[in-house]
Amino acid sequence: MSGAATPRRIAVVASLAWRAHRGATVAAVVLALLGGLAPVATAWLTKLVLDALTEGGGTDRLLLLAAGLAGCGLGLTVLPHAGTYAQAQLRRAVRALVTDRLFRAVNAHAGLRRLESPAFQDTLRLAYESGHSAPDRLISGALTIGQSAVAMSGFVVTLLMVNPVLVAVIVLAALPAVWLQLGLSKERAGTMWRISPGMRRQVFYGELLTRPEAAKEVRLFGLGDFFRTRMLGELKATDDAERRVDLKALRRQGLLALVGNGVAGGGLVWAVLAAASGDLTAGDVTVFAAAVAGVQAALTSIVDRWADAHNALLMFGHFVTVTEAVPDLPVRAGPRPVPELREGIELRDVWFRYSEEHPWILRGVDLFIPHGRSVALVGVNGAGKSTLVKLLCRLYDPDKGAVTWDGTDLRDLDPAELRERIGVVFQDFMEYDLTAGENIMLGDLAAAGDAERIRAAAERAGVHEAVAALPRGYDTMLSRIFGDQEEAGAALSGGQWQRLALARALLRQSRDLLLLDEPSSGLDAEAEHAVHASLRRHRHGRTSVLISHRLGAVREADLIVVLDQGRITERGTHEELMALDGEYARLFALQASGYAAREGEQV
Ligand SMILES: Nc1ncnc2c1ncn2[C@@H]1O[C@H](COP(=O)(O)OP(=O)(O)OP(=O)(O)O)[C@@H](O)[C@H]1O
Repeated sequence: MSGAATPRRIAVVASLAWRAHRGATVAAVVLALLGGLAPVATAWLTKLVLDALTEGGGTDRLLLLAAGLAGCGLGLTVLPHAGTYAQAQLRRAVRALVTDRLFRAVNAHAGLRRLESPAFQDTLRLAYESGHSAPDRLISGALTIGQSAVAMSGFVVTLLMVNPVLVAVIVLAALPAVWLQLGLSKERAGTMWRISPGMRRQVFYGELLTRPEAAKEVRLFGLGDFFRTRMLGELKATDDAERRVDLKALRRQGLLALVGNGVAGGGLVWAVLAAASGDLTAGDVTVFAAAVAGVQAALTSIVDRWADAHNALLMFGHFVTVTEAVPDLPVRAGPRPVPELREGIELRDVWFRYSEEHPWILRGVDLFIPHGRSVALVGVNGAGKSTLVKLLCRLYDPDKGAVTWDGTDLRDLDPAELRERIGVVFQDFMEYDLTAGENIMLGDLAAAGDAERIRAAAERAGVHEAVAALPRGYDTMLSRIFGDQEEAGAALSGGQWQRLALARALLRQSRDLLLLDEPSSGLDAEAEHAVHASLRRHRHGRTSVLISHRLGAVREADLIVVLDQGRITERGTHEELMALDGEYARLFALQASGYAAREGEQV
């Protein structure tokens, strides 16, 4: 952590606490200070009582002192509870604010690159953890340090009056502790970063072992023990790394305790000898012993909390990194409004790869998708079809070339506005653990509560009957894990889920561009036929891009494009491509012969 980073991070944390809950912040500070003063006052009052008893002070004075002591006792009992409540209140408020800021920051990344980076995932995990814990650790650390400092000042004044040399010895003996503990806190932060991937993998294996979606394969292939062993292996690796730092801490703390006890023991011997020779009173020895213990306890607490706060600040750096990261898809200042599509969308010499370490996925693609026309993309697995669709949504920017919307580079448009104009079914569509109605409504949040619109979309996607037959119709929870506690959620078949995803896209009926990436791959023949008939009606006169391996479904497209290893190798209508007798004709003939062979078998 650079020198400049520390004060900045402290300022961020302080402002977080202040914004989250001013009342709780003030209460926590005041209660901590009072909590610091109470033991000092107790020690002083004890000395005064003992002195008054030995010197024979008046009863009134003794009563007053005793009442003061009782008050301090009450304070010592009540203040920690009140302080704990105020700090918990503050912690909750800060947690809400931190969660809000963190996920706002994550949502501000309009593309996918950041979320697909393992380093960003590690940063995010630590940001989430440290965002929740660091402000609390820092605030409670600062308060404890303040409290200990107040207590220590009182004891130091007492000690100075009895033995100034010993004050210097105690303070000097504490200095190496500061250095050692700060080193340790850096090591802890480094360890946390190194074990972060292992921690994420543990969560991953844990989910594999508990998510119903994974349970089928896990049970069938007998993978339970395999993943459990892997999880424990990861756990052991992270535990070993933590244990190494803990061991180092133990050794250092043992050494420091030895030095501290040596100093305290020496001081006590001196005080007893001084009392024996009449230089100190019995009260002096008591308060001296209490002061030595008090200063040492306060110093240890200050050093420990300082190191912990230092570590919290280091970890909090991850939160700052996430919340201050520049958006992964730069949106130009004052982006242009996205107008209704009039001419078409064009890819001009588009080159794209997922990162510099990855191979080129799209290699100089030139394609015009005319307004109001249907374009079909075909090609073997891995040809780059889904990637092209993701570029049309501007989930990534091309590395070279441009994608334009009526001639305007997508980079000049606001991604959120652009996506408002697009309806899409991704190949790996989402199955939300929400109700059936909500699963469709998510396609257009404005449709919330509009049962008619939701039903119409479901009908177009051919899933209305299946949803209506569920126990609570559109209000049925589609989840195995978030159902009502009395009544488990319902389950849909793979094809029904796919149609629900299609309904989500079709809810955006009036959008300019419809992207369908394998929208019927999981449907039975009849359903596929019905869905494509419905889609043909829906796509008629609209701009759409359809990806399908079932070439029968794409033959009516206005333009069919064959993608091969990131390049367009053929383009034309079905008839033109068949006449060309190239890859499309070969694949089409292959599929047709498959059907013919099956028909033959049946005969
Ligand atoms: N997020 C990603 N990060 C890295 N590589 C990726 C990513 N997504 C896809 N790829 C790679 O890009 C290549 C093209 O993938 P893409 O999904 O675009 O192919 P596709 O033509 O849609 O294939 P399919 O017919 O199997 O769906 C593949 O080699 C794949 O491994």
